[in-house]
Amino acid sequence: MSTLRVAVIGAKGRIGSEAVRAVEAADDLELVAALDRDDRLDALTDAGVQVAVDLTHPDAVMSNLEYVVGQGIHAVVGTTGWTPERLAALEGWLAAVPGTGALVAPNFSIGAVLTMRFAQQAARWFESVEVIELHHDNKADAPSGTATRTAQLIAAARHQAGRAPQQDPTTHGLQGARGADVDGVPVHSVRLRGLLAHQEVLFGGTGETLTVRHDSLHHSSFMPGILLAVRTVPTVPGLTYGLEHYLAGTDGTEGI
Ligand SMILES: NC(=O)C1=CN([C@@H]2O[C@H](COP(=O)(O)OP(=O)(O)OC[C@H]3O[C@@H](n4cnc5c(N)ncnc54)[C@H](O)[C@@H]3O)[C@@H](O)[C@H]2O)C=CC1
Ligand SMILES: O=C(O)C1=N[C@H](C(=O)O)C[C@H](O)C1
Repeated sequence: MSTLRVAVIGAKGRIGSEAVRAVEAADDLELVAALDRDDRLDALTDAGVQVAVDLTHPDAVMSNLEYVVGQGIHAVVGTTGWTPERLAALEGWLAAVPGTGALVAPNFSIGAVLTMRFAQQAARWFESVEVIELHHDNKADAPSGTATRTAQLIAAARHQAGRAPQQDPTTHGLQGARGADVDGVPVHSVRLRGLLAHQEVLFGGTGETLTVRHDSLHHSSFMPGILLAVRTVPTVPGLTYGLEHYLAGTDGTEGI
């Protein structure tokens, strides 16, 4: 059986070190490069890498991907900090090297992907919605990539259903008390030692509320999604945004 030659960039980090172990443990994958800060990206081409997994930092990911994609190496990206402009830049790099694929996944855990889907489904039925994301105390970015994507999906579903934008009733208060505004959805970020990655989506209607909650309790929660992505990305040229697009049909069903 031929193995897929894989690199992890950000290999010494919290999720990167877990990804190194997961790739090493997979019979059909071979970890041929494990890079961290100050390592030369040339090591990827020297090692004949076919798929590179980026788990670094929003400040580092774009230059890493420009190199990776430019070399025709497929990319699996968990690093956060994505904006429409960044996605467009990545699409441009991919277009210049036809046949190369990249998956950008705000979250690799199946429960988080389902949370986003459930939130999207519920969005049109409720007047009010707020997102609370809770993470460990070393997280560089806020709101989280998952919360940002969740809010964007909710906002799009509300818009599609013809729902008016939410009105904020606050007339008195402290700056920031109502969270960040992501496409009209308030997103609140908690940073707390002891936590890993958690999210609640709170919906409110007349006389009722609905809460969709997900908890990642260990970095192992992201590994099945990362391994699936590594195996799939060589077969899907161009940019894919969201692991849900790779989940469709993997178990013989229509997917998420
Ligand atoms: N999509 C998902 O499911 C998940 C995404 N993440 C994201 O992954 C990223 C990393 O998270 P953590 O592991 O918690 O951070 P971390 O700070 O523990 O690890 C990041 C690693 O990247 C390294 N690094 C920084 N710049 C680099 C560069 N230019 N080249 C190579 N390595 C570089 C650092 O030295 C560090 O070892 C964050 O953006 C986080 O939000 C984290 C967990 C799940
Ligand atoms: O930094 C983290 O830990 C995580 N980052 C991703 C995000 O910002 O959504 C995914 C998950 O929440 C863990």
